[in-house]
Formats: sequence, structure tokens, C-alpha cells
Amino acid sequence: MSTASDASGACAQAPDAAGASLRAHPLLGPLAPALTPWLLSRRWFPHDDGCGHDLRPVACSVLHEDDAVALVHALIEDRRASGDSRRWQLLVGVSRVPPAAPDAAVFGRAGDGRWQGWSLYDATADPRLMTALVRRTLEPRRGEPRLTLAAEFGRSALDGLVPRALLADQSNTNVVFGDRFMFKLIRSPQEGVQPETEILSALTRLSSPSTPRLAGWLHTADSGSTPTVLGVLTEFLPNDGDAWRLALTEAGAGRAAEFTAHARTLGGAVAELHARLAEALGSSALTHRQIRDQTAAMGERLRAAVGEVPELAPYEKRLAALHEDYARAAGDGAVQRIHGDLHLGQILHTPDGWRFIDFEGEPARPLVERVRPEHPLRDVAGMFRSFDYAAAQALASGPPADAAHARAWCAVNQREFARGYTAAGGLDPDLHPVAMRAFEADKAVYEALYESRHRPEWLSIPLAAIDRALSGP
Ligand SMILES: Nc1ncnc2c1ncn2[C@@H]1O[C@H](COP(=O)(O)OP(=O)(O)O)[C@@H](O)[C@H]1O
Ligand SMILES: O=P(O)(O)O[C@H]1O[C@H](CO)[C@@H](O[C@H]2O[C@H](CO)[C@@H](O)[C@H](O)[C@H]2O)[C@H](O)[C@H]1O
Repeated sequence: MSTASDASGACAQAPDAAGASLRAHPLLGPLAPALTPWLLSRRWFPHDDGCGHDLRPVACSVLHEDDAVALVHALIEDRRASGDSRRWQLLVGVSRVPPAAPDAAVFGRAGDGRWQGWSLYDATADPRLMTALVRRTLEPRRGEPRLTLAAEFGRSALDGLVPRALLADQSNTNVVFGDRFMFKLIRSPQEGVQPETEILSALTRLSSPSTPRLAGWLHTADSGSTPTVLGVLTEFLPNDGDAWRLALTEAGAGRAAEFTAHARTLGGAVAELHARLAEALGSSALTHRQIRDQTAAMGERLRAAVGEVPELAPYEKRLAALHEDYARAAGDGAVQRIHGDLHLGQILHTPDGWRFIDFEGEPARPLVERVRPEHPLRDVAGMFRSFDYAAAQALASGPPADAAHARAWCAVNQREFARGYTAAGGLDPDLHPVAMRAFEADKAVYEALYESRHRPEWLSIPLAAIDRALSGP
């Protein structure tokens, strides 16, 4: 597919060009002119250079239809000019009259065809359609659509529960069913073992209190092919927010000591989570081969990120040297399943203590990489990075910005977190400085890629951290 760049090098590809293949599809064709620009502008859809997208239908079915409203399920592949390709999952509502959903969810009207002129919108925002999704997939009819909700409870448990979409779209879209269940629609599903269902299923069998219980999962059910997990249903955990909100609130209000106490208990909770993950899914000694593979993977991620985020280029050699340092220093550690994308926003503050959610791993990575056993200090490094983000957000941006105060707040909370982690049986990060430096840098490189794709205005946070780490003594 040809793409055009303007004089500044920015891409001038129109959404029309990206959606050419969708327009030829019998069902999606009339929806494509409105659907394509909406998809390209979602928070969960990567905004790299906005260029070179070629969207193609993979599967499409009508999950519900009456004379007022329809629910269309679609899997769409985005083939990039760069050679990458990723799948995206959409639930589109089609309504004859203005839909039972907030205005912000509505993105246009259908062109010609059976729904000509009907409103198009994100169906996750419509309680009727989310109820229809559950009914239809709990008891799929023979033939199309081949989607099944495998439920770990009696079928009636969801009856009468009113669905409500969470407003904050992150990597996925979450819908609460009557404060009893949380349904996560995975926006970029991949074929194969899905880490969140695998981990939550194992921890649920163990009756682990660290996480919500797994209640079910939505998956494709084509015979002969590996299922793709499309959604995850868990127990809803009543909470008064996550650790990220708490950190920003308390740091912003100058109540530093309060959060420092939380940092310590967070460390303890992560150590307990790691112990439960090892018990449920095993652990093994880190081998030379794994060290080589991990080092090579960090190098590949770095090269790919530099290709997409030119601001990383000046640091590339020094970052690669940190990977080599890790390869030389890594010795007699152990690997096990970890959270994989741990940050303050993944830990809910509940009346029963800290609870961990979102075991998907880093959403941009292939599933095979996300289910590998890893060094547990990777999660600790993720948390250290998150304290840095919180400090940058709460203390180092906006007036009165105070970079020195932010750095001190971050350091104290990292230290307390590490103490809590070690006291509860985790490794002492201070005894593994080379691994910690490599893992924090690797995470910051991932974050630079994530921010440049999804929140370019936050890119300076990981870049500043990389700069500090490499300019230090
Ligand atoms: N089991 C749960 N109980 C209560 N709230 C939850 C639960 N799971 C997720 N949430 C809420 O939904 C938000 C997004 O969930 P998450 O799994 O992190 O989605 P994403 O993959 O899009 O980041 C969380 O920040 C939290 O507020
Ligand atoms: O949406 P997910 O929770 O699956 O994770 C992705 O988005 C996160 C941001 O929402 C991102 O986390 C980064 O920003 C956080 C602050 O918003 C910060 O606390 C984390 O340390 C930082 O990595 C995460 O990397 C990404 O995978």
C-alpha cells in the first residue's frame, strides 16, 4: 500500500486509504467510512506516525439483531507498511434511533445497506448490547458466530446484572456487571496461551487472595485452530482506587509519610504474589541459555524501539552495554512467572489489602514472550519505574515544579518498597544492582515506545529516566 508523507516527514495518509479493504467487505463496508477514523483515534490503538495502516477484516459476525439495534463483532488485522501486523477487536453497536449510550461513544452513521443511516457506536457503552453479548456467547448456537464465554459459575450468575463500561479506556475496555464481575474486552487479541487467564486460573485454584478470582473467558471456538482469548471475566473487587491514584493524591497533598508506609506494604504484597505465582506455576534455576536469550531479547527490543523513537538513538550504545553487564553478572538466580507489566495502576487498594489485576504482560509484545518465566526483579524494576512516573506527575510537573523534591520522594518510596519486598521473602534489589539497572532501563525503553504510540506528551518521563541512569556516576 502506498503512503504519502508531507514535507516535514509526517504521514498524510487519509483514514480512507487505511480502510480500503474494509469498504469491500459486505457487512463492514457500509460501516467502514465512520469506523476507520474512529479506530485510528482510540487510546488503545498505537499512534506512531499515523501512517501506513492497511486494515483488513479477519472475522465478522452479527451477535444480535432486532428491528431497533444490532451488535457486530469484528476482528480486524492492521498490516503495517513496516511489516508488523496486529489484530484488533471491535464490538460495534448499530441503532435505528440515538443509542442508549453516552454521546462520546457514537462515531457516525452506517452508509448504504441494511442499516442505512443508523447510528454507529462503541457497543461496550450500551448495557443492552453487553447483556446480549453475554447471553449469546454463554449459549452459542451451532455455526456462526464461533464465540464462546466459558464460565466458571452457573449460567444464571450474570442474570439481571446491569453492565456499565468504565470510562477510562486503557489498553483494553472494561465493563462492570452489577459490581459482581469485571469483563475485560481485549482490544488486541492474539492466538495462543493468554497469560491473564492462565495466571488467574492457577491462582484461583490455589485460592490465592492476591488477585480477583477468574470467573470465565471469552474465546474463539473454531475447530482445528488454537483458541484466541478475546475477553476475561473476573470477580469485581470493591476498592477505593489504585495505588497510582493514592500516590498522586498523597504526594500532591504533601503527605509524603503516608504514601511511604503504603510503599512498604506494597513491597510485601508483591513478594507474597511472587511466592504464590511460584507455588502455582513453578520456578527453576536461571540457565546460561536463558541469560543469553534474555540479553538478546533486550537488545532486539532496544533496536526496535530506536527505530520508532529517534530520541532513544543517543542512548543506544550505552543501553546495550547495560545488557552486556547483565549477561556477565547474572548468575545463580531463579526464574518464575511474574506479573510482567507491574505498575502502581495495577494494584487496587481494597478493604482486604492490596490486590493485583491485569496479568496480560506488556500488551505490545507477542504472547509467546509474555508467558515465559522471568526474573522476579523485573516486577520490582517495573514498580521502581512507576514511583518515578508518580513523582514526575505529582511533583515535577506544573507549578510549583520541584524536581529535587520529586527525586527524593521517588528514592524514599523505592527504598521502602524494596524493604517491604525483602522483608516478605523477596530478593534484595540492593544485592542485584546490575540486574536492576538493566531491567529498569529495559522497562524505560518499553515505556518510551508505549508513550510515543499512545501518550506522546508523557514521552519525556522515560527519556529523562534513561538520561539520568546513563549520566550517573
Ligand atoms: N477485578 C476488578 N475489580 C475491580 N476493578 C477492576 C478489576 N479489574 C480491573 N478493574 C478496574 O479496571 C481498570 C482497568 O483494568 P485493567 O485490567 O488494568 O485494564 P487494561 O488492560 O485496559 O489496563 C483498573 O484500573 C481498575 O480500576
Ligand atoms: O494499560 P496497561 O495497564 O495494561 O499498561 C500500559 O499502560 C500503562 C499506562 O496506563 C503503562 O504504564 C506506564 O504509565 C504508568 C502511569 O500511567 C506508570 O505508573 C508505569 O510505571 C508506566 O510504565 C504501561 O507501561 C503500559 O503497558
